[in-house]
Amino acid sequence: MPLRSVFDGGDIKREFENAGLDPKFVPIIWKHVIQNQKRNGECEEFDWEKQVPWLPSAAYSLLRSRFKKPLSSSVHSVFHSADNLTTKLLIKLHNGAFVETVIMRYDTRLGKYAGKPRPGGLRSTLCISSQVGCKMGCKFCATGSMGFKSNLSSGEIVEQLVYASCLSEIRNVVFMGMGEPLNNYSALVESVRVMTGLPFQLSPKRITISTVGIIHAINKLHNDLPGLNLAISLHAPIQDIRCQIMPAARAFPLEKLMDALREYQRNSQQKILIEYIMLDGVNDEEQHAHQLGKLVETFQVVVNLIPFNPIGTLSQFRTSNEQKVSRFQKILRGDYGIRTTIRKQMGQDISGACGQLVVNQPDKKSLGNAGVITDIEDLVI
Ligand SMILES: C[S@@+](CC[C@H](N)C(=O)[O-])C[C@H]1O[C@@H](n2cnc3c(N)ncnc32)[C@H](O)[C@@H]1O
Ligand code: SF4
Repeated sequence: MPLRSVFDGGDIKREFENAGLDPKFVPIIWKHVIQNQKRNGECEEFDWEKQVPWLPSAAYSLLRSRFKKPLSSSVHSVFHSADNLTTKLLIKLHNGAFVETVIMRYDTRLGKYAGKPRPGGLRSTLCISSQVGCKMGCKFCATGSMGFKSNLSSGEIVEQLVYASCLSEIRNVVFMGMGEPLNNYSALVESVRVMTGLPFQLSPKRITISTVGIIHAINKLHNDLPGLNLAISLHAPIQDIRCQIMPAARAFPLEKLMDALREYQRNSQQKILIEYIMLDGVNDEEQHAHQLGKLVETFQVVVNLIPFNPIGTLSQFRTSNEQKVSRFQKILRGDYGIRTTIRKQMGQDISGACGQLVVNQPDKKSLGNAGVITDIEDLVI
């Protein structure tokens, strides 16, 4: 059977080994494919001999027989925000489904997000999708309302980085786009291994996996992918509220989740990012801040308070007002000494947000009007 993406790292390396070829050729192939993508963009037919020189002839026969072209997905459309700090790519997968990936640029020269000017210019974070739709059904999330459609292959996950790298130098990757990455575990692991190896060489410290809290996967994550950042979509300090807004909390109870996080932290010795959407009248009262403070005060965490992004008629929630958010932050900081940040909004004018889209058709109407909300300073912990 023909392989779909040259970036399905495990598959192509296995093929090379089976053919008696050194798998060390594979990263060289990736480097040339990326260079070609940057220079020429999409291609109908790929001339392996021309585009990837100096391989043994057996490698060319293998590549020709397995791949008509190296990438399995394609970029359908690109949207830039007016300030040019956010770019959204709508990507068509081999099965005809669409996902999106969002580039967020932070101008460190302006010191806009860093507080003070630093050399280096633009740094970019890429928000990546791991699934089409999601079965976890969180009540505040547009992707959840789609239900689960399909998993991305590891190659399709990496291809988002390939396309984004053609537009910006990507320094950080966050799995905060469509889908629950830990529900597509083997593709996640494989894709991160490719991203951290040659030629991408992203530091694991610059990759963040955001999860609703799939306990059995968290238990093996540190072994499979040491050194990554883990972000937990907690969103409520007690099991009752969590179940109301996140049905998955019934299968992964808060108490057991906290036990798993404690174990994760003991093994990894790393800070955990706690994501907390501020929902008016649901989880944003002072008592909730105290409950959250008590729940996480013995952990090494950074709490990131997230303004709820409206998702049209799909949800009954409203975001908390600024006073409530800053009161919440004050309690966590002042009473519990917990580093607590508030996520900033970016790119609202291009109708894109990490994981908040229901992508049915690639027309502008279907893209909703949610804004990208994320803040690199909060994500790199
Ligand atoms: C879409 S999820 C994808 C990763 C993973 N499934 C998770 O839930 O952590 C990324 C982040 O976006 C948040 N999110 C989802 N819908 C949102 C909304 N309407 N407003 C703000 N944040 C939202 C999630 O809670 C999560 O923290
Ligand atoms: S917030 Fe994450 S886990 Fe929940 S439905 Fe959306 S993508 Fe799935």
